[in-house]
Amino acid sequence: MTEILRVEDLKKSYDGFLAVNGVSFSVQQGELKALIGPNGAGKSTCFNMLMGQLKPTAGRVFLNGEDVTGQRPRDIWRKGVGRTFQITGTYQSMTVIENVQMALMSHHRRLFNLSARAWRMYRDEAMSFLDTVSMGDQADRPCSILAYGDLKRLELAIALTHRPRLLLMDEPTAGMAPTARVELMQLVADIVRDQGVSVLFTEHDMDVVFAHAHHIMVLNRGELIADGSAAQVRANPQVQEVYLGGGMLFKEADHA
Ligand SMILES: Nc1ncnc2c1ncn2[C@@H]1O[C@H](COP(=O)(O)OP(=O)(O)OP(=O)(O)O)[C@@H](O)[C@H]1O
Repeated sequence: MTEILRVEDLKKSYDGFLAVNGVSFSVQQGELKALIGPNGAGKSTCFNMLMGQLKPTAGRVFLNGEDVTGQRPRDIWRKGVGRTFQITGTYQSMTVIENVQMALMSHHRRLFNLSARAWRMYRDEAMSFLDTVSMGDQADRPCSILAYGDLKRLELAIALTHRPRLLLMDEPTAGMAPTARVELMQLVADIVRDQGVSVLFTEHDMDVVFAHAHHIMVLNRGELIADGSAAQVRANPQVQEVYLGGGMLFKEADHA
């Protein structure tokens, strides 16, 4: 297996408060890995350090074996790390396919060439990304009228245009209805399987996590208390303690 991401003893202190305290883990190629934990556990802080938005107080981040600790978000993005956010960042005044075409122009470094020829050039390529997320039939609809779940799928297509080797997804299903959540994560799982991309995601919905993640990490008060398969995490007494009363966390996810 090829290791895409390795994190060693990562720490982040906010005015002396250790929000992330000595976190180490790795993500392999083609792995769909979840980072879970109660509110304030340090998940966003971790993500922001991986993507370069925050500089770690200590520790190292390696991408494909290269030390990228403290590098700028744009440099990390260029090295093949994509990110989706809790709030979608599409251009509402444009159509679905135009949003993907804009992302492709940026990927091909032609953002300022908005000629009719450039738009035509990327239309077929954009359509193939829309097909990947089953949005081909909505290509010419304005984004402003899309359902929230469709916007999330579009955002995923946009992230894929950059052909990331690692995709960081911050609560990808936040704000979605339960059925739509499972559908979106099934789509992500299919993309991981078909394209060999690695995905690291944070998520509060345990059904989504236990149904789809290959491996699960649990963060509590800045420390990683578990990193393993669903069965290993489910059986971990410390994890059960954190999520109060054991059964609560896993009751609905026992089918996983
Ligand atoms: N800019 C900041 N300055 C000071 N403290 C911060 C800052 N950002 C986060 N924290 C604190 O660091 C801790 C970890 O926060 P973080 O947002 O990383 O947690 P989280 O696991 O992502 O939480 P949630 O699930 O609620 O999004 C929290 O106690 C939070 O209050």
